[in-house]
Amino acid sequence: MSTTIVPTEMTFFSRFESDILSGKKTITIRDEAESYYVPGTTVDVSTYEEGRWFCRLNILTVEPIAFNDLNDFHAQQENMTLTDLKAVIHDIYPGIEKLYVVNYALVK
Ligand SMILES: CC(=O)Nc1ccn([C@@H]2O[C@H](CO)[C@@H](O)[C@H]2O)c(=O)n1
Repeated sequence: MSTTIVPTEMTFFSRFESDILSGKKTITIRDEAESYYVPGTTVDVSTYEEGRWFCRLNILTVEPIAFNDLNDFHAQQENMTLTDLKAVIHDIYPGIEKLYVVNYALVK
């Protein structure tokens, strides 16, 4: 028998809070450790720095993506340029090639 653990919380760096709340940022890109979000479930979202809750997100899809396959469409959904997105991801997940695109919608 096995038990599936569904994550119910997610953190973001606080600098992304306003883009998430305004709907300008509709995806996040995470590593394997954070690839277990389940489409159709809802997570409580807090800032990474202060742990301050700021919204709930409905998880829409979770799809694998290779770092080298990141494109302008991903960048657009992150509300940044592809160059900036790659730099940000490289900073957070240095050397990680296997990533996951988590697509979400703000819960009103
Ligand atoms: C705080 C924490 O635990 N982890 C992360 C990981 C990623 N991100 C953001 O997702 C996008 C792609 O990685 C970019 O916009 C990142 O800055 C984030 O805000 N927080």
